Amino acid sequence: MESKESSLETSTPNVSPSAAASNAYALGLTQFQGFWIPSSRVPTSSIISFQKYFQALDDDIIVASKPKAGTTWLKALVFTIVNRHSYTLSNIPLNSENPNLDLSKIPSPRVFSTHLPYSMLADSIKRSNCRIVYITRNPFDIVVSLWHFVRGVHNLPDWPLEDCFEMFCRGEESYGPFWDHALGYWNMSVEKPSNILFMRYEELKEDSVAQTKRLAEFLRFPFSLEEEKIGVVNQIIDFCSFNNLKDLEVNKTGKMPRSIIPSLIPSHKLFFRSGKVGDYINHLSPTAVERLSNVLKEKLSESSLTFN
Ligand SMILES: Nc1ncnc2c1ncn2[C@@H]1O[C@H](COP(=O)(O)OS(=O)(=O)O)[C@@H](OP(=O)(O)O)[C@H]1O
Repeated sequence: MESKESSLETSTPNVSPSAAASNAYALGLTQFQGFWIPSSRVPTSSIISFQKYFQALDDDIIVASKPKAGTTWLKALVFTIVNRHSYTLSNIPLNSENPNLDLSKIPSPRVFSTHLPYSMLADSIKRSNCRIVYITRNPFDIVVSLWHFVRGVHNLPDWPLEDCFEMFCRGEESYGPFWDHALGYWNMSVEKPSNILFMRYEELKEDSVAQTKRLAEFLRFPFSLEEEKIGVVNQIIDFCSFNNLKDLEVNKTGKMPRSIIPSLIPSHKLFFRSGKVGDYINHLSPTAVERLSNVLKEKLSESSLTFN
């Protein structure tokens, strides 16, 4: 499990644009258990330890996602919904710091976040009654968001979008392939709907109220009629909105608490770019869109999961 950290850091600080362009290894990704994992951020040994030793509790909550699918947004919503009786929106820790992730100090229910695919989660999570919320997003916006992020984190202003796009289509991207990541959680959400909620960035944008209420109910923290009447749902939505989070002082000036590559400590700013649905239209050609659509059609052909 990882906290709100960059998952795209490389173990080669001076990676050149051409090297980054050529393959996933140049971006510090390692193929492990069928996925491309950022080995510098999440060494495979720590994944094995997590799989073996992590003890899930029945009331644990796990926010799961592929990078750039809406992790920051969903984490803020889940934390705020679950802790709304402990804090007010003016003193909630999200205003100033990352929540304390020391396992022994996290109050119940513990809220974790991970980019790991379902197949890599600890067995204790799969056996427990804990809740997993997965968020996904249309892959066209994900690839554009990812490209901006990698360029920012690695200081690669000239890295061509085409190279990032090609890697994405081959499945060679952080925690990719995208389709296998989404399918793992999708299939489990169909099999165990009371334990795994499958959410979409676009639906959360389109109908924030209905989706936030759905999320709160799933987490077993439903809004009371009184709360709905006095506008708590909208207050939480507004607090967690792109515009509000982006403008918090901690997100304008803050940096990740740690990085194993000191020169590449990402600032919080990088997690807030445009926050829009469909921005890919400004970056991807119709041919590229068709290409990725065809890849998805093929990879998801056996499943009921679709992306527009
Ligand atoms: N509150 C809120 N509401 C809506 N959208 C938001 C929000 N916070 C972040 N964002 C946008 O989400 C994109 C970053 O994705 P992630 O948070 O999954 O990134 S990461 O996994 O934490 O690296 C990235 O998307 P793009 O703007 O398309 O690049 C962010 O701008």
